[in-house]
Amino acid sequence: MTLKIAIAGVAGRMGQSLVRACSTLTDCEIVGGTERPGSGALDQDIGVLAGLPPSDIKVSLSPAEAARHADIWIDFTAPVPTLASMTALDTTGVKAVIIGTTGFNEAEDEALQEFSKRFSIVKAGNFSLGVAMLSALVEQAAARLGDDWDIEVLETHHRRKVDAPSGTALMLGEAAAKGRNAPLDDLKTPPYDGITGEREAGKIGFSVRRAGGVIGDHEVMFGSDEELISLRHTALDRNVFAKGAIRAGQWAIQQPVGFYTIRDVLDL
Ligand SMILES: NC(=O)C1=CN([C@@H]2O[C@H](COP(=O)(O)OP(=O)(O)OC[C@H]3O[C@@H](n4cnc5c(N)ncnc54)[C@H](OP(=O)(O)O)[C@@H]3O)[C@@H](O)[C@H]2O)C=CC1
Ligand SMILES: O=C(O)C1=N[C@H](C(=O)O)C[C@H](O)C1
Repeated sequence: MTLKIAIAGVAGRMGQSLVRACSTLTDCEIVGGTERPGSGALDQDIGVLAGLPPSDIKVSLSPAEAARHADIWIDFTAPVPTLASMTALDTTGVKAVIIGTTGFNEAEDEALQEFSKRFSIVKAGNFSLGVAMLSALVEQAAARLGDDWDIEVLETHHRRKVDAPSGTALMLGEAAAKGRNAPLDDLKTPPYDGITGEREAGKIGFSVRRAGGVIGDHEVMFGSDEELISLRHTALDRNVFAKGAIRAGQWAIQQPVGFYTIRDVLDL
């Protein structure tokens, strides 16, 4: 079956990667895409915008119009437009929504949960297979190593990234917290700055760097008094996120409505 996909923020870095990734697959088709009011990409051909042959599909302002023929909606934009699109999709035939957007606050996350009564939703801070595997390994290491082992999550991204810590860093922090049978909110250290006092045992710390064009680099460090273990993932191409999101869409369309993670998709 050919999966019909509409893409929010189709002219963005991930939007463009998704269009190109889909063009290399035989079982998916882009049927629409949106951009925000005032965007220079509005009404442009989605294929041409991504450096591909014309597709006869124009970038639209309206999620409902872009999704008119879509089975799934893929969204890598920002929290406010992601939530606005989901409201607009209610009257369409869209069955599944794949959310790659990061930086949601608690209230926005709760609002997303509500939409899972209507759609099959997969939300992940990172859609790469490598990070899903890393997250499973981090959970296992955190569970096996006692809380005399400090856990630090380090991330580096390009200078245009607007949220911190990254969605992936938080996903890895959550995996570590799960390994320690506690919610991340209970274990997360405030950002280190000034006279912090000694590090508290059992806590999970985060360090953030922004430089140049780094696509995404994440490391989880486990440290005892006598040794260090580092588990690390480096994304070399945004295509890895795009392929993972499309794969999640192929999986999600076959699931009942509900809220799922990338580890559900990959059975990890
Ligand atoms: N989960 C994962 O695997 C990954 C997640 N991400 C996340 O995805 C998000 C987007 O990242 P990236 O592609 O690099 O960012 P970009 O800024 O390149 O892309 C976002 C696009 O969305 C557009 N947009 C903004 N508002 C609206 C709106 N109301 N309607 C339609 N489009 C809109 C932006 O337009 P404009 O530029 O004009 O504002 C832009 O074209 C971020 O939250 C990032 O952290 C990124 C990579 C992988
Ligand atoms: O903004 C990005 O670029 C990325 N965002 C995601 C995140 O917040 O973790 C995933 C990836 O690392 C790239």
